Amino acid sequence: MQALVDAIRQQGEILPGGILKVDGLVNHQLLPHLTREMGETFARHFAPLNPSKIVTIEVSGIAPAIATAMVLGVPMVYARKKKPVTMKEPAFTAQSVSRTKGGVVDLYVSSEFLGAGDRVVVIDDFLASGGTLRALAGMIGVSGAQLLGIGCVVEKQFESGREKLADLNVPIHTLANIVRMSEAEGILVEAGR
Ligand SMILES: O=P(O)(O)OC[C@H]1O[C@H](OP(=O)(O)OP(=O)(O)O)[C@H](O)[C@@H]1O
Ligand SMILES: O=c1[nH]c(=O)c2nc[nH]c2[nH]1
Repeated sequence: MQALVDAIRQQGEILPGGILKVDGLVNHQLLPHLTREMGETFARHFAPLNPSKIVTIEVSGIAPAIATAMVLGVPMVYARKKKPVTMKEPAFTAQSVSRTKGGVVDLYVSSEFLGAGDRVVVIDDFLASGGTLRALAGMIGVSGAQLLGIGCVVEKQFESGREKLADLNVPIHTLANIVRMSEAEGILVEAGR
């Protein structure tokens, strides 16, 4: 997605620990035209799989996920990181590591909104180590839903998440790919894959 690649080139910043800051377009401020195009692009890519539901993780996955769900006309469910009193049991749960806040986070999705018969495409903001998507894929598997594919706005190729998720045997589509980044070289970003 060329507009996203251009925006990352303009606004992306390298932070310690291999973190790419794109708060101006993905993780804090959202740009409606860019978010809409993300949704349209994911929807075009995954529509042939005929998903019945989009699943993501709060908080930064929500915007691209709802943009995709709106084009496809299907519900969007987001895993919560703290279980609210409103959540109906049983809930599926797993743990992942937050890359931007540190520490282990719990993920919860109620069986009220995910289960056998659901055909799921997962949309998230970042594919880095793949740990978070692995945790979510595990919950989807336990629920009895079928995972059809994974879409991420930004892939950090140098963290090899795509390879680590290969055993899930689902297509992974990303919109921008950070091949590598360093203070010396800057951010080498190309179209997603
Ligand atoms: O592939 P991984 O190494 O697991 O990294 C990707 C995950 O890291 C971020 O979550 P984080 O908890 O940092 O942030 P958020 O609250 O902005 O969604 C991001 O939203 C992905 O879910
Ligand atoms: O804002 C972010 N920048 C990153 O580099 C990253 N990696 C995983 N999750 C991330 N979130």
